[in-house]
Amino acid sequence: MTKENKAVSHTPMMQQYLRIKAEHPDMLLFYRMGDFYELFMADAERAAKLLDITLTQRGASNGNPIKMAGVPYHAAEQYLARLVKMGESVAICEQIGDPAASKGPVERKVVRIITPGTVTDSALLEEKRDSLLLALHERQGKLGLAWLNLASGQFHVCETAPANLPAELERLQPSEILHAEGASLQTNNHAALKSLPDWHFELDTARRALCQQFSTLDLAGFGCDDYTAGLEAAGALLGYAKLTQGQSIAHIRGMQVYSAERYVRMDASTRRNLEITQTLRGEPAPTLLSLLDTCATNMGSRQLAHWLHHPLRDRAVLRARLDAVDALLPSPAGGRGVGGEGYRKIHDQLKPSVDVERITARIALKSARPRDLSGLRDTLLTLPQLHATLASCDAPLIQSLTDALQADAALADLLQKTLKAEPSSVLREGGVIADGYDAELDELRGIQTNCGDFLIALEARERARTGIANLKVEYNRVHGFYIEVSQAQSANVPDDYRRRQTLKNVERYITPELKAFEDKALSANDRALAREKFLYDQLLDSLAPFIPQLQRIAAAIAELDVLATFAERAATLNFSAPQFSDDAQLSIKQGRHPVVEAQVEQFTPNDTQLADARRMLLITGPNMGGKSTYMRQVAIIALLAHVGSFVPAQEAVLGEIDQIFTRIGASDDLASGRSTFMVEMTEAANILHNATGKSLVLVDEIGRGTSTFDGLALAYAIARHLLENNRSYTLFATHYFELTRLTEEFSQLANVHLAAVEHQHSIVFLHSVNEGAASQSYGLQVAALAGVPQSVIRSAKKQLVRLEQNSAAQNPQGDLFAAVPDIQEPEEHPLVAALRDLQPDDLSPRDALERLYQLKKLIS
Ligand SMILES: Nc1ncnc2c1ncn2[C@@H]1O[C@H](COP(=O)(O)OP(=O)(O)OP(=O)(O)O)[C@@H](O)[C@H]1O
Repeated sequence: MTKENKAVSHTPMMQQYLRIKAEHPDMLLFYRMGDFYELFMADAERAAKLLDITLTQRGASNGNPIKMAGVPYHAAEQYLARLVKMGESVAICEQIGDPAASKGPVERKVVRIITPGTVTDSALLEEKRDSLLLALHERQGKLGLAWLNLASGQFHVCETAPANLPAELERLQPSEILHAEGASLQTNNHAALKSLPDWHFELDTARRALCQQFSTLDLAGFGCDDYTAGLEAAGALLGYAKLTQGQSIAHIRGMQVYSAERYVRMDASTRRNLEITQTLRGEPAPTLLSLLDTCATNMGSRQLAHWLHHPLRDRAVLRARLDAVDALLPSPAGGRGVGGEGYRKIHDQLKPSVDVERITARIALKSARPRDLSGLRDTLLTLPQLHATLASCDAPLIQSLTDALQADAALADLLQKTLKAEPSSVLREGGVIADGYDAELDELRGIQTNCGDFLIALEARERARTGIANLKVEYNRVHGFYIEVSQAQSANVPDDYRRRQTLKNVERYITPELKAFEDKALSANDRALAREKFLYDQLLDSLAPFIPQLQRIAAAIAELDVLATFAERAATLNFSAPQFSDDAQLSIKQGRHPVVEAQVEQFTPNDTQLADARRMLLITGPNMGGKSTYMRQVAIIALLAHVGSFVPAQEAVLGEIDQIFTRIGASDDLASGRSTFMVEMTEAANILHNATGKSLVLVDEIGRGTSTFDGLALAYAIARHLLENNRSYTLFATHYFELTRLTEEFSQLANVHLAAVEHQHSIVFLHSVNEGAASQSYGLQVAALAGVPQSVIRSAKKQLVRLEQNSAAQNPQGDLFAAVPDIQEPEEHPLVAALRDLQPDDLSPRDALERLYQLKKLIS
């Protein structure tokens, strides 16, 4: 034990602190002292650094000065929000004893623990992003995952192969990860990692805890009774979540098994490369989500992000979504729509909605604030209007959402009659419970309201009794009620006046009558506040049975919002409904990449034709020609179709797709110590092992991370393997022109190229995809465009001619490269080169003179 922790010779308060701190060694302890939360010792140093707050010292305990840092309790939320964002956990320790009645330090207790994955306070959560807690456990070659969204109550479990962990982390983007001690875990994710002792992951305990939480006899109803690793993870997760809340978590009523087969699978690099919710640099825009998210509510925004990461394979669900989107457009293709710009009406009506999902969780956790509940009431009252808007629509999904948006009359009624129209924001200030709801509260409030009348009457009476015309009856927080008389008049006060306070020009008095009134008024105020708190807690209890209903309403609002958003985006960005086909095909007319389109002045749409007899497109063309954009646009169209959105194309007909793979771009995976080439090959291996005839595979410039011949050989072999074995829908972009000859061997391969033309020694990209291989690479022209110095470009041109002549000499089939442009430039005189590099504007007169001498020397 260190000197610091030896409690014996500490002050009683420090002994209490150290005892509580010992129970929460791995988190910051916010220790309440009056109006501050204080942190001590190592916690203080850490918090001072993280929050940039002052580190001070306080007296000494056990012979050492105590380091200390504090934050005011009323501003604690902003500090907590910052800490949680940095991945820290905080234990909040409150004074629960009465300071007046305590001998020694007031009794204190940790009332809740805030961790990145278990926050539910609105001030600490990102509005448009789910915050997930994930638990992992591996057993006998199986990886169990359980994840919980405490702010909504959704709880999932699954078992998978350990190799799928990176993909799962990329899909879930958890805020916090729990794992067993000693388990090695590599994540690129920004999640906070928390290790728990092994016994937290015990199977029997897990089963018992889960059954108790869901009030069931076994877990068969959830379809995971035969799970092991998954249940162990779920049990550890539930225990941790309960511990942090310091109470039951009633809104978690069940657990869903996540079955990967329901979704179009995407591995970790695909999710990153398609820039679905994050750019490759980790920023939130421009991404597919940032382009699409015009949702009216935060619930909708979160649902949309979820859908984009969970493309479905079930076409019935997708068709239902597409029909619903269609019905919200001005002229629906099928059936009756909402009429006019249906999506706009829905968004307008949803906009004032509060976050029903998160408020419901806070009701369950008994932490809902008065304005949460009044907001909920107001939102419930708007539902009938929404019903009226949706009534005429015959899309089945819209109809079922309309039904789900039905709130029990008793629920709105309860909130309406209990709460004031505009309750104050904090319960402790009172003014939350409606007048007329509770007789006792009304009476206590009556005393306070009548207070004013009583004081006016008393003042009039005392003036008459004493004959002092400027006598005043007043109140302040420190001294309570008093009668104020000027010094000059103080000799004339009656005998029953007792002096309360003397100021420079006035004397303040109290009388027995006023004292009696004061006692009654002040206690009425305290009693009214206590009564309001009691009634409010009672309201939270009465709302508990409505939690399932509120969760249903929240889910329906979120889904309706996303469907309206799909319709709005389709109308604004000119998207069209995709069609699904049973034939093996991906056939896109005039497809676009929606995010790039939003950034360029004029986007060139392109067709894509893949089918059983045309499985692979080998894409060539200059750098910057648009190859990556073209490949990604195909994947994004496929992804959008599988979340039920319209797509950026004139027409898209898609056969069944089970997975989307991408091998695009080069990046070092420094975290796990893998070089660019290693990352590239690992991703390629994953594709070759797992891609099927129903998979969409994008491969961009494979092999460029190694020597030319190795790279070419690998690219060739990988393309062959994809054609012969995987038979996936493949878009294969390459700079190796040799590969274009694969068409001679494989009829399922087609060459296409991105067109560009040379114009006055420069290059113009046309961005259109044409059949056939590119005739030129234009690498040097692109380098020139990028600002590589002319001298280097010229040197490269010479080198290129030499290389091409050599290769033509060695390899008679060198004609795969197009005719070399005529670059037989005469040898340049050094004087010309020196003059070209001269920048007259950068020269001082003196330098200029010196250069002139140098130039002259070059002639001789
Ligand atoms: N269809 C298009 N219409 C208009 N502009 C486009 C189109 N496709 C691409 N672009 C523009 O060209 C730029 C380069 O595209 P992209 O990155 O796809 O080229 P690339 O051929 O993959 O290049 P590299 O081989 O260097 O990776 C894009 O950032 C975009 O501005």
